[in-house]
Amino acid sequence: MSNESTIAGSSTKSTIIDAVAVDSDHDEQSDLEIEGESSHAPNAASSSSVGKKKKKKKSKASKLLDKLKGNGEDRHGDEVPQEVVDQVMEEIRTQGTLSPEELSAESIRQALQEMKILEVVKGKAGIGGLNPKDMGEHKFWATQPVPQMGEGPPEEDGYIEPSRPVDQVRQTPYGLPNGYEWSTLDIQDPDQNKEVYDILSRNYVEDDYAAFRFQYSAEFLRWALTPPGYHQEWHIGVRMTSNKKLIAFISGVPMMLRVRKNVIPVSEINYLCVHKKLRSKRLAPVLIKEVTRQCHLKGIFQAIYTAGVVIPTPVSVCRYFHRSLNIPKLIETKFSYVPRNMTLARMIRVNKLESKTSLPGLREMEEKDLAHVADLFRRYMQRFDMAPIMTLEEARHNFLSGKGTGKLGSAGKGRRIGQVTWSYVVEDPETQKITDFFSFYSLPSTIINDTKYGTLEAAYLYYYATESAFEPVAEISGQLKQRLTSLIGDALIVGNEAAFDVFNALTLMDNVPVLGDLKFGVGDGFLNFYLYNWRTTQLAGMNGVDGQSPGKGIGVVML
Ligand SMILES: CCCCCCCCCCCCCC(=O)SCCNC(=O)CCNC(=O)[C@H](O)C(C)(C)COP(=O)(O)OP(=O)(O)OC[C@H]1O[C@@H](n2cnc3c(N)ncnc32)[C@H](O)[C@@H]1OP(=O)(O)O
Repeated sequence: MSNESTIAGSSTKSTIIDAVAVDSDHDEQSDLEIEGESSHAPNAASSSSVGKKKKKKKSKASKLLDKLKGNGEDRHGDEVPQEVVDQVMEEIRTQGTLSPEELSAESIRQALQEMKILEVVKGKAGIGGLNPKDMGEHKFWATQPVPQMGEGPPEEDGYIEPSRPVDQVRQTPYGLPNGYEWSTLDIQDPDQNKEVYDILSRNYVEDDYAAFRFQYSAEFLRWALTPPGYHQEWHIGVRMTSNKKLIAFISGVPMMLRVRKNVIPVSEINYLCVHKKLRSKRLAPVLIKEVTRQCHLKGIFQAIYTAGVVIPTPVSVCRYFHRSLNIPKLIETKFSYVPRNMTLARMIRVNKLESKTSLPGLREMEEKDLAHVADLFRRYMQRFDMAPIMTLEEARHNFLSGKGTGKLGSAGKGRRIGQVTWSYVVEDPETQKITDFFSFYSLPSTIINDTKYGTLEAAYLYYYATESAFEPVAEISGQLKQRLTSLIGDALIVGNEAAFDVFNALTLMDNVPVLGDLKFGVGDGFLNFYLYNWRTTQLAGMNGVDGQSPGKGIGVVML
């Protein structure tokens, strides 16, 4: 990772680094080479001077291209930045490989953008030699019960390896290198919660340009990791034995998932994180194996997870879209750019939202709405090939428990103290029936190296549903799209009133048809969806599959 300097910035941060450094300086390589393979394999191409020269050029170009690869839940920018285009042009000009007509900024920009998309769509299958990591090189994932790349669609859906009785599951934890130990985290305990918050806020997912890093709040982590029936054993940390510093984490929570016709109990795996100073030492596979073992011990043999990286093998890929709310801040922090044919003033005008919501009867969801919302949600989610099945308790947890405390506004405009989720219903003013609901959650990002603003306040569209979907010909008549545009449009207004800077959504559920009308812009981040130990054919995400509309396959929103 490129911004170690950021970590070293504050004194609390450097405490951790020093601790890691002290231990790892001693014999970092042998201590942490867990799968017995070297992460510093000698490069045969560097043996001749010609080779060296070529390699230098190639690595500079590929460094630039690396910047463009879908390697994270990056959330900014509609297009390839000018600076990257300029550098690539300069590189190509030096090499003299393109004619002057081919060497226009626009054609390069387009090519780079397409390459990036293609890479994700084709699963890093190796386009133009840019993506050399093929299946043979996935040393860990090649050993796991996941569909391997290049495998055709399965004849029928089902597990890859059968479940085992608990007494046949390995009973002892996987081995860690000397100096490190396993630790089960109690996320309800404020001190341990803070430890998880600290490691993630300093080391978790960053965008491709190391400009933004997810900053899940302590309240968010407590909410996300404690759904009904959660297992503390699935909240797994690795500590340094010497000073007990938490240096890695992975978590799972139980959920019931429908994949096409099958309903399977799965674990939802998230927040895999290894301290920046301990990367590329094969610690991640050990964490994954240990959480798998813990899931097996509870009789769970399937899992769902998402990642920005492409590994064997995505069941779908979605793309991020962003609706700008606080334009001046988004421009100043370089989250967005003023397009060439725009001015800042015009951009602000074009994106201005009403201050009042549009749907009559829209109000915050309350406990009394729970049964109606859960029922509407259950029926609505049948529209998608893969969706969660929620009990009433789970719906209560997901839609009501993240409301925060105090009055609305007690933590600033439109927010309560510790508020993580916003859930709204539409109560028909005549029939008093709940006809629609929407929810979104707060997930800020640290703006790395920013002195003025600490965080970018982002809202993410969560679950929603509308009775309009059940009207005859709702979809063909455009009635559903119209209703969803009003509903999600109102979510934007609520989000804007709660002082979010940007509202994000993925190309899943019924989002795709409404994103354009609501002025969401395409982002440069992709999210790959994965199933562990389950085969099914591709699900429609960013693209349609088998004549299905984009989005329709995925009805799961991962936190
Ligand atoms: C039945 C129950 C089953 C439960 C388990 C289901 C599976 C759950 C799977 C986990 C779902 C997580 C969902 C999320 O949380 S996605 C978010 C992941 N976190 C981050 O991106 C935060 C910043 N990055 C880091 O902390 C590290 O780079 C991580 C920890 C990601 C890798 O650490 P490091 O960089 O030091 O690498 P290594 O040397 O230890 O290990 C290299 C191996 O790890 C494979 N790798 C790298 N990144 C990921 C990734 N995001 N998912 C799966 N595998 C990943 C990689 O392909 C290689 O294997 P192979 O290519 O050689 O084969």
